[in-house]
Amino acid sequence: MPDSAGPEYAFLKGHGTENDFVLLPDHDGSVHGDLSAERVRALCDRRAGIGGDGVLRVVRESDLWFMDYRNADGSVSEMCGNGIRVFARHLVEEGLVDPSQPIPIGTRDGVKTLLVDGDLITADLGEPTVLGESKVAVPGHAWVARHVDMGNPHAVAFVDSLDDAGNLLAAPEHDEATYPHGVNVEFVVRRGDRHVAMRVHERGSGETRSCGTGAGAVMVAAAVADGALSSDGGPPAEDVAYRVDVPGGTLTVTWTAGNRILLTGPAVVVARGVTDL
Ligand SMILES: N[C@@H](CCC[C@H](N)C(=O)O)C(=O)O
Repeated sequence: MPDSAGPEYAFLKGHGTENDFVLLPDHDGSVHGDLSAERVRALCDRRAGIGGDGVLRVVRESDLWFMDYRNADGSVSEMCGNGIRVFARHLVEEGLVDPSQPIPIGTRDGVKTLLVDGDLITADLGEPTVLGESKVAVPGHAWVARHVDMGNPHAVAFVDSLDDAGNLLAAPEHDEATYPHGVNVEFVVRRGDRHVAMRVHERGSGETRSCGTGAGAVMVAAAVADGALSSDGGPPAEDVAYRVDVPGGTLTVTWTAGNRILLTGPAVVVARGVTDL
């Protein structure tokens, strides 16, 4: 234990396809209610802290669990598709929810419903919004990218090679007018029929090994390009599923005829402890 006079807090560490998070149980909001950007950055620091792409504060609000999500730089986002699946795994392991039933979890993008099936957890990310195109660029390369809103903003660029995105240390250039609050940028290649692979630069976290809402946005952009929409431009006439490979594993994204995006993949908690960070 650190030799510190400061208070100590329980934490957990988990990931979904290696998109990793520090979880902070704070059921009544009394422990971390003042969670500052500085503390989030300290917790997510991979050398001086616990390390993570983001923080999930676990709060009970009225009759609902609420995921208070923060990016590694301390900024707030509306939603996190992998984070909410890890959040559900934590609730199940602590006996706080019944895994045989749909699990509702509140987010800044409304209530999402999770289903647990053994190692796999599916998050209903809700309805996608397919918008226009604008340019994204990294040093030496520029592409037209599709704007897909998954509750949070995404720009999806189809590229010849995932290597063309470079080291992704810096945020790709993007259209500030289209994305006034920043954007998550996905780079995609085709791997086969209804099978793609992606890399991502996440707003507020840098390059991550996976992004659940990003996988959803990529699937939507690919399905639109593949002509999977119904003839009136609405959702697919029947459910369509894509395999989305990410550096940290594989996700399955289904666009239902009811216009819902379902994100399925593994989600695990790998450590529990206390910290004075
Ligand atoms: N990793 C997440 C997305 C986290 C939020 C994102 N960086 C943003 O700022 O919108 C996911 O799995 O969806």
